[in-house]
Amino acid sequence: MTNTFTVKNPATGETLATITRNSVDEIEQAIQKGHDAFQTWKKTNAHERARLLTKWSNLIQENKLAIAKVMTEENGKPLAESIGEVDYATSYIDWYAEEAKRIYGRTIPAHVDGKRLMVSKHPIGLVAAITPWNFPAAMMTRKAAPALAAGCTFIVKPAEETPLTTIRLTELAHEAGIPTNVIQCMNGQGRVVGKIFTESELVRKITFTGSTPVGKALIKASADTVKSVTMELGGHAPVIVAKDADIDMAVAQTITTKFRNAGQTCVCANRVLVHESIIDEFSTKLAEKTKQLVVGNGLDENTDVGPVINEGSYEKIVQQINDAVQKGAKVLVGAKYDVDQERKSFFVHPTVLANVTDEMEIMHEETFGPVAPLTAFSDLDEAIKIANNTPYGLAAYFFTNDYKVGNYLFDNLDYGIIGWNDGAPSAAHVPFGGMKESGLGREGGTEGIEPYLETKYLSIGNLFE
Ligand SMILES: NC(=O)c1ccc[n+]([C@@H]2O[C@H](COP(=O)([O-])OP(=O)(O)OC[C@H]3O[C@@H](n4cnc5c(N)ncnc54)[C@H](O)[C@@H]3O)[C@@H](O)[C@H]2O)c1
Ligand SMILES: N[C@@H](CC=O)C(=O)O
Repeated sequence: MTNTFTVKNPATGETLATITRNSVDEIEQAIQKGHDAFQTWKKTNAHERARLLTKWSNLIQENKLAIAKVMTEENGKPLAESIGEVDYATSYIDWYAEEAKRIYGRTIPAHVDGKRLMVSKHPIGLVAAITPWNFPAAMMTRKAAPALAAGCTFIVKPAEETPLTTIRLTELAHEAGIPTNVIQCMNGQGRVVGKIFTESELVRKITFTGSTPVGKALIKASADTVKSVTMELGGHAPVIVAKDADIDMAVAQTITTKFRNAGQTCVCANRVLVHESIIDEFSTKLAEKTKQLVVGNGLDENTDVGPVINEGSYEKIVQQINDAVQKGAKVLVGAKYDVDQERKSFFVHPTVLANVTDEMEIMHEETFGPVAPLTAFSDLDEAIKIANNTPYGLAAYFFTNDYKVGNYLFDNLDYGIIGWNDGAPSAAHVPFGGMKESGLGREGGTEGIEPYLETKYLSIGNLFE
């Protein structure tokens, strides 16, 4: 294996940078340094950690446009989305800078005289993070901010497709005054770095965002050292449009959740289930709006949808579209591709498929591309059954103005994140995470700092004579 890799612009094929993979020795040394730094960092007071995190956030904001440009170049997403992601990324730092000051313990009324029972929270230790290419800034800060706020030290390995954003965020953390061994970035192949992280006894927690198969492998590999794990994995989000829904709003929100980042979002709509009485109107309107989306280089101001990340991703999307069409789906818009095999750039035009049925692959596999498959349902229980018929349980959406229908859907959908008349439920101050094979644990909100804390219980006895 060569010890360098190139970072390419998926819109143009241009080489943006050549990065040296860290050697096994360097990664092991980074782990040792992170472990040593933990002995000091854990003793810093919460207000000092909050101050440093706030400074980091401010520095990122000062460099927002430059960071967003790098993100668009390495990931392909439209510049406006990259700017939005930088804001989203700093919102996690801001939130956890505050939460650092609210890591409370408690006292418990004793069951016998002369005892005092106390619970306190302590940082778990050195945390190793592995992050994906689709949100290179926010998926890093959603992990780093609560870890540092809790008093943990942190090493991140970004995806090889998009390391530049993460490297820059790490530099800015150091510029803000967070010690260099408290937050480190190591580059390398996932399999190689993952093995070193999981085998190390000094790493006390693995936090991963990425695909379900890799997440499962990391959970297994973490067992030998009984590490804490947080897993943010794949999704297969259903959208349910009830018969009473505001159709225009449902169409607009479906476009938001389906096509941002060219459909490469873990919470993207993957299956659009529409009541049979309104499916014709909904499909026509969705296809019309989808046709208006502009496909192109994310740095062009007019672009709504950029390239997909690489050839493997492109092939998977085309395969799902072809499989659906062969089995009887109708293309309402899209199924068009701009491909440059020489430069290795792959654009998939936003696609809407009608008459999609359960035997089609797209109904069972995460697409991670700009394809909206439409299926009709006749009653709510049928929609719930289709929606829950997947090993995934990350995000689900529904559209209804009937409070009884809404509450029934909320109660019966097996998903960790639910948007009711809302295609964009994510925020720093709410819990984000999935059920079933979409993950373990939550990030964001008050829940998101807990995985970085150990609970210690103290029983003081014989207080009275
Ligand atoms: N639930 C969430 O919060 C969330 C958020 C974003 C993305 N995702 C999921 O991530 C996937 C897309 O991202 P991806 O293609 O980068 O996923 P991926 O699993 O291929 O890669 C993610 C990261 O894991 C590393 N990796 C790859 N193989 C590894 C191994 N054997 N051991 C250790 N690390 C390894 C990669 O280098 C990368 O840094 C989708 O399934 C998507 O749904 C989930
Ligand atoms: N963009 C997602 C993360 C997964 O892709 C979010 O809403 O946080």
